[in-house]
Amino acid sequence: MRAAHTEAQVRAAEEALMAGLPPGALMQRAASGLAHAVLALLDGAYGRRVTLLVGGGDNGGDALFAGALLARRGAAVDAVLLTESPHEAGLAALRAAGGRVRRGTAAPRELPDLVVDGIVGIGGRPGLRDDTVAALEAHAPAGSGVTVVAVDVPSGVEVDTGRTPEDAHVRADVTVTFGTHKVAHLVDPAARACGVVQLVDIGLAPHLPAPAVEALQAADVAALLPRPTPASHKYSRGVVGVRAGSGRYPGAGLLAVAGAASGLVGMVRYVGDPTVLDRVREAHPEVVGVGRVQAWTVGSGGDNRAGAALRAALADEVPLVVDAEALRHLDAPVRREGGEPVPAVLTPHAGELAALLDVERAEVEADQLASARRAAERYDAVVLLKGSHSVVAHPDGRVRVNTSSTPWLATAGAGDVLAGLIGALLAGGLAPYDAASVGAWLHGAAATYASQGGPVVATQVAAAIPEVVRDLLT
Ligand SMILES: NC(=O)C1=CN([C@@H]2O[C@H](COP(=O)(O)OP(=O)(O)OC[C@H]3O[C@@H](n4cnc5c(N)ncnc54)[C@H](O)[C@@H]3O)[C@@H](O)[C@H]2O)[C@@H](O)CC1
Ligand SMILES: [K+]
Repeated sequence: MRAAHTEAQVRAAEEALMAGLPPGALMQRAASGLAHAVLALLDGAYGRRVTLLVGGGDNGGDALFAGALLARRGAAVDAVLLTESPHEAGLAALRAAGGRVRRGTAAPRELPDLVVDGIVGIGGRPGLRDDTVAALEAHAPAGSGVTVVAVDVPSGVEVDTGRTPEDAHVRADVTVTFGTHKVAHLVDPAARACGVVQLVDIGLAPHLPAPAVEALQAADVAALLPRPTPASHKYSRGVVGVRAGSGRYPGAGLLAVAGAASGLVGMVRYVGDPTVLDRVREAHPEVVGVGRVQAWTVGSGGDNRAGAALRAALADEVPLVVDAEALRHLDAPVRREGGEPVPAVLTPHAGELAALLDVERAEVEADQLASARRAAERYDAVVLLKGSHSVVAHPDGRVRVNTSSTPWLATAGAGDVLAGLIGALLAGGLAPYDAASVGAWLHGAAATYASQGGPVVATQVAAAIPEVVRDLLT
């Protein structure tokens, strides 16, 4: 499991760890990890040019000590001070190692190979001062190819929320973080500013509490997957029902069925538009009609009958996935007619979540973590906000973020496949929170697998799910 913690959690853990260590030991661990990451990126030190952008806190201290190490290895290291009070010991170390120090935002005669963003870390407020933006543009102009390495977090993003309320923030190629991931490394839009995140172990783990946000890794997904035993039969493995597609969007019905029929449960039923049913039977001869199910997927590609489909599914009192058109007919909290709660996974994109919360879409996109949490609480359901890093929020406040995907997955019909897949995982016995996060992981991994770095369509994503599951289990 990849764990991400808040600033306060990190500071408390750091305090507990530091109590048993000599002063400055943690910063040395951080700086050494940072310097080694930079050496790997530069494939050596000798003759390489590195510029440090240095703010006034310990983040700048990390950069200065790492710069000293790089200078001792033979790199030409320049520190640009963006503060009146840089970390004193770090500055002395850099000077002693032969590093140069300057102030101001003047462009260098020659661009460096790599810029280290030691402007602010977890103590930073969102946004960057104008002089800082100017220094950044002078040393790593957009499109210049200068590698930008953020220390701990890209300066200017909001660490605990993943928001980037000010447009001014660092856009890193690599972020080297310490002790644990921070929320901003997982949650968009800040996560997009991090580039590749590398974690340096500084011994913090024993002191960390339960994470604020986590991200499933392959081994976690493998451990959660429902799988058959020699005693299994098609009914005991779970039966998932799909009420999706319409005369207007028949393809969505087919794709939701394709996601559900990826072999993770014993049987798939399709209930819905007769013209869609004929096409489902042709494409998936193993799919059957009306009968008992252990979970429903409702709404993908639905029309004005989605409300009736949702009520029918809720009446069965089995867990369900509420997608697309059916989201428009939800009451908060999710209940069957007559009042009993039904375990549910809602799978909105940002626009649909905005409608669920009566806010603007832009607000959801800017504050994905809080929006998903708010909807989960309001609807008393697991909410999966779809995006490049989908957010899965539990009504009790827990959050998982999915990082297995590829931008190529932003394609028509992908959401229908996901809804069907999560329905199957619910029918296979997973709790809604696990079904949603495992489904998001498999879906993203299937897209990555099918894409191989190139274009992909929803049908291929569904077809790749069994391959991904096989890889996980063998
Ligand atoms: N907490 C930990 O466990 C560890 C922390 N370390 C480093 O220490 C960092 C935290 O250091 P600090 O608490 O000193 O805080 P930071 O270095 O993150 O920033 C605080 C300083 O920046 C100023 N500042 C805040 N927002 C700003 C903005 N938008 N523009 C310009 N200046 C701004 C503040 O006035 C303050 O002087 C971590 O991110 C990490 O890099 C590491 O050395 C080792 C372990
Ligand atoms: K930084």
